[in-house]
Amino acid sequence: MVKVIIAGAAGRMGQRIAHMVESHSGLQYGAAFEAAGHPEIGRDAGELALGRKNGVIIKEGLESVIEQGDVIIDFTFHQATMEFARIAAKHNKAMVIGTTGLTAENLAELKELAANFPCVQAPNMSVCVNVLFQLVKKTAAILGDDYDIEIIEAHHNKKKDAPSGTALKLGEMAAEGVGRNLAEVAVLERSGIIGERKPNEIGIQTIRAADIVGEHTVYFAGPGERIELSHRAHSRDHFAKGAATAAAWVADKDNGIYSMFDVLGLNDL
Ligand SMILES: NC(=O)C1=CN([C@@H]2O[C@H](COP(=O)(O)OP(=O)(O)OC[C@H]3O[C@@H](n4cnc5c(N)ncnc54)[C@H](O)[C@@H]3O)[C@@H](O)[C@H]2O)C=CC1
Ligand SMILES: O=C(O)C1=N[C@H](C(=O)O)C[C@H](O)C1
Repeated sequence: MVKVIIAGAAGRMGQRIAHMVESHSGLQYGAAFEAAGHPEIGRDAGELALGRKNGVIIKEGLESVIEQGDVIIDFTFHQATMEFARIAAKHNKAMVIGTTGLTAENLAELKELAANFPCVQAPNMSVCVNVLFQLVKKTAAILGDDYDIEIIEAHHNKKKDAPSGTALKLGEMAAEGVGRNLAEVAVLERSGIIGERKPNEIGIQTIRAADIVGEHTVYFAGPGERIELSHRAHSRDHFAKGAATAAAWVADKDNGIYSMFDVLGLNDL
């Protein structure tokens, strides 16, 4: 049985991950922790997330629970994620990182740290979104340079990072498909007299509203017609289920960074 430590156990994702860990036959909810000063510290994590006590008390900070589990599942905030990765590297504990908003510097440091622990890191853990990533790359490669690529994402009004990690990954997959570097062609905002759209731009636009769980659409627009590839999340459960699947998968892997393509066997689509 793989014991899981849930970071940010009182958060929107932390609570749904608790359900998916409890219902996974290979996983056990080992420990839970929150940020210093969080009001749920000291509460039974099962009572909070599952509607029944499970004896896992929410503690303060990762160091206080690090020996109580085999895999840390992290859906928190990018600066916190990096702290946890440094601790995981010191203790050789596996990690599943779903937190988005990691900077290029964060990702470079994470890659170095992961020489000391196995780590699945992905901006979206849903099966359908990972299939969509591959479809977008294929569609871009088939249609080529004659089609304008634009991405729109919509999320709830509590989300802190923009554009979403998923939208950026969709942009990277589309860019790969047409042989471009997203960092060179991404346009993340448009306002004023900006002139005509450059043919190689990949636009990514953001909506934040109410309780939208997560929606992404990629446009491939040519003269007189377009394809729209969309994913709409109906709940957070498919992200949480993916995180539980990744935790069971990564527990016995060699050190290094893995993606959800590795977990789901989607590398060769
Ligand atoms: N990869 C994926 O499939 C998905 C990724 N996400 C990402 O997960 C992250 C969290 O999203 P939500 O659950 O909606 O946010 P949230 O704000 O509801 O939960 C985050 C939790 O982390 C806790 N936290 C923050 N700093 C901490 C620290 N230093 N130590 C311990 N706990 C800490 C907060 O107190 C909070 O309870 C975001 O980056 C979001 O984009 C969200 C859904 C799916
Ligand atoms: O913050 C969220 O809620 C989500 N974040 C992820 C992202 O930034 O891509 C994934 C999902 O869309 C929900």
